[in-house]
Amino acid sequence: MNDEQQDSTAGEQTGSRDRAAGQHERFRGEYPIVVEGLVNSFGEQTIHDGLDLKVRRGEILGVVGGSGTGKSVLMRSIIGLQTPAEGSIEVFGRSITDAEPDENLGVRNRWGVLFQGGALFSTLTVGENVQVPLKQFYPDLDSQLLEEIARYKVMLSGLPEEAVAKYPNELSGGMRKRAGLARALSLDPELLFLDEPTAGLDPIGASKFDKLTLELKRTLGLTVFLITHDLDTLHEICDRVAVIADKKVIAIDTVPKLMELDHPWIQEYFNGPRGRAALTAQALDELRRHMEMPIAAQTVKALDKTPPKSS
Ligand SMILES: Nc1ncnc2c1ncn2[C@@H]1O[C@H](COP(=O)(O)OP(=O)(O)OP(=O)(O)O)[C@@H](O)[C@H]1O
Repeated sequence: MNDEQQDSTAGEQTGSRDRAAGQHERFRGEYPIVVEGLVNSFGEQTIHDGLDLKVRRGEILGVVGGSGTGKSVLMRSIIGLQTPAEGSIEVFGRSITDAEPDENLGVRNRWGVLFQGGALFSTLTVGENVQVPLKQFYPDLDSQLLEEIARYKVMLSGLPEEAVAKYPNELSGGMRKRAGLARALSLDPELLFLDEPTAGLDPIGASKFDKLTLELKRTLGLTVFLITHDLDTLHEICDRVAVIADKKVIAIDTVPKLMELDHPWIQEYFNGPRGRAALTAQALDELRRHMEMPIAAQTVKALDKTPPKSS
């Protein structure tokens, strides 16, 4: 079993303790994730030192930072797979950091996680992989219903129905990501964690995955915590982006606002050649969308944006 599968199993094992959580109301507060004063260290190495972060309900929050700045460690801390040295983390208003490891918090079945490599079990079919969390949280579901839910989640993730019976090694990299997404969606989560979902995909596959993420956010009302290095993803689908540097979240804002900041890493990242290329590509996309529209529709759209006159 590789590290990611261990992570996945650990999450599921921890999650199984929430089995009795049963029904719950959807979170109605403003911030489903609140991190305050987070400190994480490994031996002498301090990864986070007083990191604060609030994720808004219904947003896609991109999380960026140089390699090794602790993006994945932050995600692992939020989902309870990494115990911080200091600080507090609340998810859906429940403290993750104060909880005993085996405490039933009633929140662990309300998020889904797509780990970097997908973390699929290679000896299980895609459908069986999707059923793993379902069986752990809802052990009384009969097998026909389990199969039906799994098939639905697989198709929701943009895979053909036949993929249900396939093994991970029979799928392309892009399809494996979608299978991992299907499993992350298995419990109808309110919160979705995606760790570099487009890494290793070709630009077309990456763009399709981005569109799917956006569509899922809109149709299922998800909040998405998305770790990425992909500038196109940041420009195309993220409502806000949190930048990790110097062991903290140094800025959190929309991409255009971040680009105005004069922090050297932010400038190099967003205004370097790759950042500018991503921006140009996005502007062209937008232009193409307008070019395809009849002029009248364009005018209506422009007028729609005009703020109403106060009476
Ligand atoms: N279990 C662990 N034991 C020791 N060190 C660890 C452990 N997990 C992570 N680290 C270290 O913490 C640092 C941050 O790792 P993390 O994986 O969070 O980085 P990242 O920002 O996600 O990087 P990347 O963009 O390259 O994926 C790295 O130096 C890593 O080696």
